[in-house]
Amino acid sequence: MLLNELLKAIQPVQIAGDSNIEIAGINIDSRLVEAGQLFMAMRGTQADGHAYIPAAISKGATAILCEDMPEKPVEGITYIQVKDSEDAVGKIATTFYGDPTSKLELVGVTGTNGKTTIATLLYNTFRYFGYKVGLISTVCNYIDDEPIPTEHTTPDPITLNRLLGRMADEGCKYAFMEVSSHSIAQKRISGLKFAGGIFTNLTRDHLDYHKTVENYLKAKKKFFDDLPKNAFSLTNLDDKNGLVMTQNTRSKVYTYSLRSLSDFKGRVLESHFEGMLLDFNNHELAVQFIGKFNASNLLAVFGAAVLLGKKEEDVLVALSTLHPVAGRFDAVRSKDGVTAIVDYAHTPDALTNVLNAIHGVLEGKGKVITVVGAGGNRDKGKRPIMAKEAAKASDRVIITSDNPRFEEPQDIINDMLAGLDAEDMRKTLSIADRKEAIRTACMLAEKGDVILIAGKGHENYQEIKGVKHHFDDKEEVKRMLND
Ligand SMILES: CC(=O)N[C@H]1[C@@H](OP(=O)(O)OP(=O)(O)OC[C@H]2O[C@@H](n3ccc(=O)[nH]c3=O)[C@H](O)[C@@H]2O)O[C@H](CO)[C@@H](O)[C@@H]1O[C@H](C)C(=O)N[C@@H](C)C(=O)N[C@H](CCC(=O)O)C(=O)O
Ligand SMILES: Nc1ncnc2c1ncn2[C@@H]1O[C@H](COP(=O)(O)OP(=O)(O)OP(=O)(O)O)[C@@H](O)[C@H]1O
Ligand SMILES: N[C@H](CCC[C@H](N)C(=O)O)C(=O)O
Ligand SMILES: [Mg+2]
Repeated sequence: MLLNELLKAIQPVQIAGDSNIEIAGINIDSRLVEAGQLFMAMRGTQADGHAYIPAAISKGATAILCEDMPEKPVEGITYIQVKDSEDAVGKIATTFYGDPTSKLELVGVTGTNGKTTIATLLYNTFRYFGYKVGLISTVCNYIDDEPIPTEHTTPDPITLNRLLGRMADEGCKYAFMEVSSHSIAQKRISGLKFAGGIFTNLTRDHLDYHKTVENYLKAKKKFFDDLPKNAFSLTNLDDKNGLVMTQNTRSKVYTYSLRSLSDFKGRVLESHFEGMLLDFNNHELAVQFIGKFNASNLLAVFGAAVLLGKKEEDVLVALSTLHPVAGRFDAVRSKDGVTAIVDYAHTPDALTNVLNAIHGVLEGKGKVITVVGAGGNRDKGKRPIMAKEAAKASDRVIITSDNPRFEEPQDIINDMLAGLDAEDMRKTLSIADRKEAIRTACMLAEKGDVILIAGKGHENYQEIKGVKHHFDDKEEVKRMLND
């Protein structure tokens, strides 16, 4: 593509050199640059991309986008100065990959919990209707039925637009994506045209990055502030920030709720370990999901599908065919009557919700044994609260290791234990080895009990000092329960 064509997407402060050149590719990482590419320098949390401009040129970059012009420009290289690299990168990336979001309907889901569930269920619903669909999510990305592994919830702007470009080229009519707070703050989604946005809820997470709940809220809200007039916003009235999210949006606002009058109104009629009986806008439906929070997730899926033009009755039939998402309330049953639930709850709120859902079904007829840890190099403040929430709603708690990353597992465990009082401690064990922790829970469990293994859900690794070792909660508990 001609550089001139790409530059139509942005308003550069100045251009030095020839802009009538062919660009073979675009990159934000000097290590990946190939000959004839445009390298875009971004300021990050660890490094400043400007420092890598010489490296990018030596690898063959012929054009450079930057906020600060270099003191000694290299002969024959075109420099484009912009005010805001983060904003420019998204816009250039989406132009380079053929403006995919003008060819398909893109819906973004944001909020602390429920993004993967809602985005995945929307993807499954629209595939059930017979469309080709794309999915961008924490667990895996999909271009219709082709899985593409991912490391992120919302990928970097180049990867994101390349994926969306492939979706549009391969005939996807819809794409559903998770929009993480990091991606909004870092403008990974700049330049994308959303047909709709969904808000789930806001509770504490990621304060290592955003520092305050206020900043975290602002990041989420910006997604709705930036939605265009012809898009819809679908917000959760049951969350205290539901209407805050949409107060400055130009998009058309719709609401969903399990409690109050709203455009999409739901109720849980019955709940058991096999599923729930729900009422959505005065239609009854049986689903294979457990927990009020999942009723809320399904209601968001219902609302979004209707807002995308589907008939309520058809959507309800589709919802009744859906299965839980991998690692989200994923149940394993032993022949001796013990139920283990593998769940991705890695925030205090998610943990409380999952435990409430378990108690809602157990009705006091069995004990709850919770195995939980917290990730290293992430929000430290949530650790003691997670331990406390686990202790409040469990008969036994085993505090263990999650992904320690570059921290010492025992330090993370100690941060968690600091949230417990003497009474909590009497029912708590700490076992740093996650396999041993799960084994102990299985040994403690008796007929009718439920073991909750929280925090890692679908993850099939444990990340220790930069290395991912194979580890899969579901695999472990399945083997131990059936030994
Ligand atoms: C803290 C954070 O979000 N970091 C993300 C951010 O990187 P950064 O800004 O810190 O990058 P940096 O290392 O400072 O480098 C700055 C620039 O120099 C460039 N560089 C760097 C080195 C070099 O040799 N050459 C070079 O060109 C880098 O490519 C980059 O463009 O931008 C990168 C590109 O988009 C991301 O890959 C990276 O994600 C890191 C790996 C990460 O762990 N992110 C997590 C926290 C994250 O984003 N999580 C969210 C939410 C999770 C959830 O709750 O679901 C997600 O959406 O996944
Ligand atoms: N609507 C909800 N409200 C509260 N908790 C929820 C909700 N939906 C799911 N959860 C809990 O949060 C966990 C994560 O769910 P999910 O993966 O859908 O969230 P997410 O927003 O994608 O998370 P991430 O930030 O890691 O991408 C689930 O395993 C469940 O415990
Ligand atoms: N995407 C989230 C998931 C956390 C999952 C938990 N297992 C952990 O490693 O902390 C994050 O990166 O904060
Ligand atoms: Mg997710």
